[in-house]
Amino acid sequence: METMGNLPNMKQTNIQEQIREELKVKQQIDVEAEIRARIDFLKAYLLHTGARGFVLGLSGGQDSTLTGKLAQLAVAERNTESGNQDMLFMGVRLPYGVQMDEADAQDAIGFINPGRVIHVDIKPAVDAAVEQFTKATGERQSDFHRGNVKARERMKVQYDLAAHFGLLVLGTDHAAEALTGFFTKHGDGACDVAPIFGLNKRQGRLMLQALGCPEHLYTKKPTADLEDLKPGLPDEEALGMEYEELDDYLEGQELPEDTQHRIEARFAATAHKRKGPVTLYDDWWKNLL
Ligand SMILES: Nc1ncnc2c1ncn2[C@@H]1O[C@H](COP(=O)(O)OP(=O)(O)OC[C@H]2O[C@@H]([n+]3cccc(C(=O)O)c3)[C@H](O)[C@@H]2O)[C@@H](O)[C@H]1O
Ligand SMILES: Nc1ncnc2c1ncn2[C@@H]1O[C@H](COP(=O)(O)OP(=O)(O)OP(=O)(O)O)[C@@H](O)[C@H]1O
Ligand SMILES: [Mg+2]
Repeated sequence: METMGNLPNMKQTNIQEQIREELKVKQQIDVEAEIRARIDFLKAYLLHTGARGFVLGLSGGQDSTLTGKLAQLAVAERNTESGNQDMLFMGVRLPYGVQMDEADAQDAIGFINPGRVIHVDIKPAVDAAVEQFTKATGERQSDFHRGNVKARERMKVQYDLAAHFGLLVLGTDHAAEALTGFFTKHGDGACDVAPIFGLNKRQGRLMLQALGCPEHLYTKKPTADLEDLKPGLPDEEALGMEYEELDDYLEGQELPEDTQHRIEARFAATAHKRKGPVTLYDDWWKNLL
């Protein structure tokens, strides 16, 4: 997400409370009310814009399964209310070649039941970009950086579909990822609407459970799955942090001091990812930890 507000004078104030305020996390959620509020928001915004619906990459992971389900429910309710079928939720499969947990992605599609499913293999486009990079620079991009190429290619495909079909691009940014800046800038971080913003990981799980999602889709280990050499690398391993502790932090619980500091240092280091491009008129960067 690139639109979050500022954190002035973070050094002088309660950092955890300011972060929770910026990321809009509730200590506890009323699961049914949260589902209803987010569906209603999607319906209202759709009507406001005049767009024909939404598009989202479906990976088979927790976040896109929840976001996709909310979107499909919103669109289906709109179609029932208007009496015609002019609104669409389009789910997109975007594997890099063959995805190791393709079965989960298919289960997610079965659960969400999108109005339309498109399948685009991003491998040819990513490989072509990587090859041209080497040709131009004489250097080889790291596996880690190629991971970000994949995330940005997925963003591009979703924006192409949105433009062609008159849709809005959904994103899966939520508080636990925003807290750590654990997303690719202008990749999965780029979207038009972020329906699960403000939720932590366990709140998202509770919502999927209430929506009747197959259990294995919300109990599986979250993975960005971007690196060729480490397929399915768990986020927690890549981050060196547990979602349980990130979720606790976001709910306002006290953590061991060193954990708290590590989280806050990461939040500060990734501030640029939660904002628009820095300009002469910005000074948020001067107040960081
Ligand atoms: N201080 C600063 N002010 C303004 N801009 C700054 C900056 N520092 C770097 N930058 C810019 O930001 C770029 C680095 O950001 P970025 O390209 O995002 O790259 P980076 O943050 O290095 O990597 C993305 C991370 O997100 C993870 N990820 C990605 C996608 C999905 C998921 C998932 O959970 O599924 C996780 C991925 O595993 C990796 O750890 C730099 O190359 C530079 O252009
Ligand atoms: N293979 C893929 N196919 C389609 N979309 C993808 C794929 N990989 C990532 N995405 C998109 O990028 C987003 C970011 O990935 P991320 O891993 O954070 O979410 P997730 O896979 O839905 O859930 P989890 O964090 O639990 O793995 C996804 O929500 C999805 O929209
Ligand atoms: Mg994932």
